[in-house]
Formats: sequence, C-alpha cells, structure tokens
Amino acid sequence: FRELRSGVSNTAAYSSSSSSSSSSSSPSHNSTQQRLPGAIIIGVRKGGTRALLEMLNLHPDVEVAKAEVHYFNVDEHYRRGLAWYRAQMPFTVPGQLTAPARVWDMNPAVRLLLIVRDPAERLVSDYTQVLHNRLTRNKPYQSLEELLIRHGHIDSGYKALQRSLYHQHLARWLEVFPREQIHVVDGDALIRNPFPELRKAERFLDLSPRISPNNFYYNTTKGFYCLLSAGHDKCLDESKGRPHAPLSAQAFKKLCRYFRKAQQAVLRNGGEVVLLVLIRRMAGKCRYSKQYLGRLTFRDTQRGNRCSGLDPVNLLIPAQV
Ligand SMILES: Nc1ncnc2c1ncn2[C@@H]1O[C@H](COP(=O)(O)OS(=O)(=O)O)[C@@H](OP(=O)(O)O)[C@H]1O
Repeated sequence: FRELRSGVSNTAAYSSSSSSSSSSSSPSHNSTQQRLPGAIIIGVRKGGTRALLEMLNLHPDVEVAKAEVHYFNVDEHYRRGLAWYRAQMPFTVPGQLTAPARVWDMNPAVRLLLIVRDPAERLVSDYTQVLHNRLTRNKPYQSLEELLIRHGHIDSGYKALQRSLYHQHLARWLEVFPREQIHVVDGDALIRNPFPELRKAERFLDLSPRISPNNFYYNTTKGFYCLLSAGHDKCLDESKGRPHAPLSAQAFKKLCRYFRKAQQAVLRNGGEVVLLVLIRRMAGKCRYSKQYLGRLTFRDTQRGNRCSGLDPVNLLIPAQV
C-alpha cells in the first residue's frame, strides 16, 4: 500500500506550508499549526482513495493534503525526515485531523483507513489509467489480456494483479498495527451510496456526525456522486470514472477464478475471515455482462468488470498474523 494523502484544503496555507519546509512544528498562520496526520488512507491506487479523501474533507474538523506526499514509500522523501513531512501538512487547529513500521514510528496511535473495491474492477481501472497515460503520450501499449494472461494462465507477476490482493497488503499493516486501528471502507458501497460509508468513517475517527446525505448528489452525466458543501459543488476529475478498457469474457472469468482461489487459499491456511460478511458464493459466476464485450476501442468500452461472489470487504487475515 502506498501512503496516500494527508493535508491541505486551503491554498494560502498550502503555499505557506511548502515554503517552511524544515521547521519542526511550523507554528503561526492565525494560531494554526502544521501537525503530523492523525489518520492516513492506505488503499491501493484506483481503490477510491481520492473519493474517500474528498468526502471526509466535507467534515469541518478534517483537513487534507492537496498533493500526495508519498513520504513513507519513497525513500528519498523518507530520508528528508518528519520535519519535511510535517511541512507538507495543512495548517490546523488542535483537535483537527490531518492524514507499517515507518508510520508506527511517526505515531503508533494513528488511525488507518483502508479502502478496497472489487479486485477485478480495480485491476481493470489500474490498467486503464496506465493505458490512458500511454495513449496521451503516444507511447506503445499492450492490451490488458497480453499483460494478464501468460501461456493461457493468469500471470501472477502482473503488478496490477498483485495490488488487488488486498489481504496481502492488510497482513503487512497488521504485523504492525492492531486491528482496531484499521477501518475498512467498502469502495463499491462508497460509489453506490457514499453517505453510510462516510458515517462509519466519522465514527471510527471519533468525529461528530457532520457529513449528511445533503452533501451528495448523483450526477447522471458522470455516473457518480458529486459533493456539495457551502453552496459549492465538486465532482472528482476526469481521471476518475473513465470508461474501462476491454477484456474478453474468457480472460475475465480466469481473473475471477484466480481471485477466488487466492481467497480460498488464505482460508485453507487457517486465515480468519474478518469484518462484516462471510465470503458469499465463492463459486459465483462472473457478472461480466455481454453488452460490454467485443468493444474494440478504448473510448467505446464500458464499466462493469466485477466478479460476483467476491466481496473485497471480506478481507482475510492470514494465519501468521
Ligand atoms: N464519487 C466518485 N466520483 C468519481 N469516482 C469515484 C467516486 N467514488 C468512488 N470513485 C472511484 O474512485 C476510483 C479512483 O480511485 P483512486 O482515487 O484511488 O484512484 S487514483 O489511483 O488516485 O487515481 C474511480 O475508479 P474508476 O471508475 O475505475 O476510474 C471511481 O470508480
């Protein structure tokens, strides 16, 4: 997992914070201070991290970083030390929240929000982002199928596939942090209906319930919820919710089977099913609708790469943890 975002909702504060790069606690700014984060989102890319961050930012007691800091996972940043990290944070008043072993060293009481979504859909989204970047730079690209299938089988070395094996990432965090410090957000539920997920996150963060259903409206053009706050509305940018790249039904079924087997292996090894629901219908059919198949161009493709019967929120804790 990468360290995601923490820090800044106000541009003035941000420019000021960037310039005070090495102060240890960066005082001032109308009695506000830059503080180390009290909570961090630890989801992998394309899991819905930006949506969760923006939605939590609706809360008056939450400040978030404008940019991804990548302090814990980029060695060059980590070497700059906590003073540098703190200097990337927003100015906050006491009591406000700003965003595995390195995080613990910074603050062993930090609360972690892990956002997960359907593993297959996230993988396709991950590939789609890379494809988009290559297309816009006129670089050559391989189809998802070429990257995903090797000699007729799923290539378990494909990075985008590995990022969707959430239980492996969670296990690393659980080696360091107690379970109670990690809250799992259902990224699919967040897309369908954000408010209930936000209410649960507020509770986990000990925030007063200030985010309401009125903070969200469904934007039919985007096909996603957008945010409403103090008369302003905000939709996530066009890098979220792109049409997904195509994948044949056959390859998609292989992918679903792969994820199911991975979950079953964790169970067989004595893993414990954590969280809300037991794994449902492990043998469920992939819900890859025919209407999405056979579309040839990137532009024409549709969403809907999901494995039914695979609930990413049913994370498994491997036995050794
Ligand atoms: N309200 C709302 N609006 C737009 N997008 C939403 C929203 N809620 C969740 N999502 C989903 O967030 C997915 C992108 O996840 P990330 O922010 O983690 O992606 S990134 O790696 O930081 O680019 C993105 O994935 P794709 O749809 O595959 O692009 C969205 O499905």
